[in-house]
Amino acid sequence: MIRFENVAKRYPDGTVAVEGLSFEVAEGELVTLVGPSGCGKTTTMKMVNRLIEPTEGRILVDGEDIAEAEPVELRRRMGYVIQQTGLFPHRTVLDNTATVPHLLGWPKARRRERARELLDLVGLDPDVFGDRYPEQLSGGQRQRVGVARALAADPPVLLMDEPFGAVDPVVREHLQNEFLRLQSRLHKTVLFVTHDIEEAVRLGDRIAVYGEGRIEQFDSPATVLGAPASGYVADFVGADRGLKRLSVTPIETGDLEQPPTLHLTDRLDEAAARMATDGARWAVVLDGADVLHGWVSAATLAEAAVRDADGSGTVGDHARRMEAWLPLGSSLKQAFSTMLQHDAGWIAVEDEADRFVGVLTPAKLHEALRRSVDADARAVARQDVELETIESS
Ligand SMILES: Nc1ncnc2c1ncn2[C@@H]1O[C@H](COP(=O)(O)OP(=O)(O)OP(=O)(O)O)[C@@H](O)[C@H]1O
Repeated sequence: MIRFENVAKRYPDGTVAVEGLSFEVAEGELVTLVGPSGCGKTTTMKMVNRLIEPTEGRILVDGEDIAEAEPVELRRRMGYVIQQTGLFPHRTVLDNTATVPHLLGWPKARRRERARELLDLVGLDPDVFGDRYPEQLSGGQRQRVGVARALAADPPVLLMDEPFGAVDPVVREHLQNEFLRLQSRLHKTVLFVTHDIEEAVRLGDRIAVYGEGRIEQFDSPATVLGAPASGYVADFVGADRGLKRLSVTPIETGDLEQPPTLHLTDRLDEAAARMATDGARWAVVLDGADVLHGWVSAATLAEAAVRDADGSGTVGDHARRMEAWLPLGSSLKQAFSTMLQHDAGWIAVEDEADRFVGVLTPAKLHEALRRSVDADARAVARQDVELETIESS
């Protein structure tokens, strides 16, 4: 969708902001550009909407060389969100949101309707915020309006330059989560500039790690963290990259343990007998549709079975509700943090249909982390072998 071919930018004073840039952002992909101040991230982004012209190479958007495109028309195909939001101070939130539809000449009723819809989408009630002015909003709310405005004409491409840079860390995390939810619905092609590696890793399908004026590594967050391409990248992602990696490694079915499962309607005596045979200390309790209900300990079942003289008791009478669970595909970091938050020794995992698929234990969590680190180690080793083969032939 966006393709850089050997692009360089040399400013008139001789500063080479970037050079040798070649990469591609696929349709619907979110690529974060991350690196220290002055490494050329903003220059890269501004070349895509022709606020800056490259001095070498070319950039294609949807197969078209943008040097041939009319800049104003090009920019209307691209939402642009910046740190200072660039909202018009004397226009209401609704009017700010409707800026591009206004430029495109949409009738008033339609653009107001679109602006209301967009404000709603970014979590701002149009009835509450629509008629306010930007200065009557918090920093986080202003950023949301910035995102709503960029999306107003439904452009396929979004360019975001440190859009959440000016808000405090808590609001920032909130905005990131909202944006991820939005992106999972909208599937825009996004180029996102940040100097914050945590943000880059959280949001990016892939990350471009910039050194001075060039990309040092362009890869998935897990690979950048697990197998940094150079000492520079390793330093930049930080010594705690193992921890950061938790947040980009998903829970997979193979990571889960399978404890005994019981159903709410199972008879107490039969359930207690099964637990005794299995030697298990607890079981997961499911309802009739195999949806997670809770858990029950073997000791509780054994005691209750003894008291249940007429045999009418069921597992459901003694099951405790589950307090925390996670969908399959959640990150290991989420799993770890949920375990800590609930002081739990294990955490249940469900599929998209809410069916129970297994439990994650601290031991399995550790194995899962090892698995992803080892996968990278193997990939690196394979490359080494290839190089040796080439040299000896
Ligand atoms: N108009 C200009 N004339 C000369 N040099 C420029 C100009 N604009 C940017 N530069 C230089 O180009 C380099 C890259 O700048 P750029 O703004 O792309 O970096 P950045 O990675 O976005 O930095 P930051 O995170 O601080 O915004 C820097 O050395 C900067 O000083």
